[in-house]
Amino acid sequence: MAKLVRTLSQNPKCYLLHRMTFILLIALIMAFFGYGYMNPRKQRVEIIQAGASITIRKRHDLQGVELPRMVLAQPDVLTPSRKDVPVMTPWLAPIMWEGTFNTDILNEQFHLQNTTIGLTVFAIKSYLVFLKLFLETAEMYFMVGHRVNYYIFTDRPDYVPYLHLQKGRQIIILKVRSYARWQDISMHRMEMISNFSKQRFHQEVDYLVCADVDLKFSDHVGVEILSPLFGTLHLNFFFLSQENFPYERRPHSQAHIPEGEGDFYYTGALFGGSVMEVYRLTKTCHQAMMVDQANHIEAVWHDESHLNKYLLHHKPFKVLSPEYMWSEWLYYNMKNYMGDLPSSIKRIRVNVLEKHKNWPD
Ligand SMILES: CC(=O)N[C@H]1[C@@H](OP(=O)(O)OP(=O)(O)OC[C@H]2O[C@@H](n3ccc(=O)[nH]c3=O)[C@H](O)[C@@H]2O)O[C@H](CO)[C@H](O)[C@@H]1O
Ligand SMILES: [Mn+2]
Repeated sequence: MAKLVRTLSQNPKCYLLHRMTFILLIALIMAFFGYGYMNPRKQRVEIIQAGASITIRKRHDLQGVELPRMVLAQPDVLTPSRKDVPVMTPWLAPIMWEGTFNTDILNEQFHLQNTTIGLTVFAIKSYLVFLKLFLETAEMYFMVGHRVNYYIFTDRPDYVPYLHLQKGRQIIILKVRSYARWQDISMHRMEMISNFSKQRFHQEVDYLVCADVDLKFSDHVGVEILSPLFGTLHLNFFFLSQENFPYERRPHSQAHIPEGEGDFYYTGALFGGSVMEVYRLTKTCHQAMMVDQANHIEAVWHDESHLNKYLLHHKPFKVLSPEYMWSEWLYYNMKNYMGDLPSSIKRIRVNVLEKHKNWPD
């Protein structure tokens, strides 16, 4: 027998047969163990799952997702998560403060929905200088582990810095026109976001986060902020009462909020929601600004005044605390007037950068 095997292996033809059998055997083993990777049915399942999650996305709820087993600390029914700050608005929207949410649960829920987030930012004229730090820090802290499209609106696409992005994230540069006055640049963001929401954002992302560019991310900003519509408390006014808010008070402006009315003063530097809600918000604000322009009036804080009017009449589903738009330099410079960092601010997640410009009277 041994002799026969030796003879066969010495015979070139038999040797070839032997090799082929061996290769076939290896291929069979690979096919068996690699079944999960090669099986077309598995790929098909993934496609179906992606399709299903698109349907869930459109509904913007979490009922369609089933969480895996997670061992978590039990929520305490008798002790509030924060005793020093309200964590809920009167219309039952959560106010997002550190200590009020569990990132692991939220990440899991939004992963299961295959959520894609669009971050819109305008870098027009000299404001391009802010873009590199904005993007670099967003890569470190903004929606880490999730799919992100950065939509960069600029008049000078060639000056957009090149960045190596994490997996699942991309930069999309949108060339837009510039305006002579910074106020017009700021206000026309509403028009451009609404136009692009209708044209393409609704096909590409589930949520939009709209931010100023003159800021840096300095700590975790994740899916906890996402909801159909959200606004952010302005750091200068969150501790003040309504009569101190710089709302537009002139009745002939579309942004007008009468004395004695108002919930919060929201910053124009960070808001967002589902593409549909952001479309409604930006379109309404843009149209209101066009009416104001025709009536020769400009709201005191431009787009921010119109945003505040909109959010008064369309209550946000979540309100972000000033952790999400803080200014270390302002607090440093105003220390004598404002005292130390308020104890309610436990984490500074986004920091407004110092800049010099002529403020309106
Ligand atoms: C922190 C905060 O509350 N910011 C608001 C505030 O002042 P800000 O001083 O923060 O406004 P700003 O100068 O940052 O302008 C708003 C944004 O417009 C863009 N931009 C502006 C000018 C320019 O030449 N190029 C350019 O790209 C850029 O993305 C910038 O971040 O008031 C503005 C309107 O009055 C907006 O409501 C801002 O969101
Ligand atoms: Mn700004």
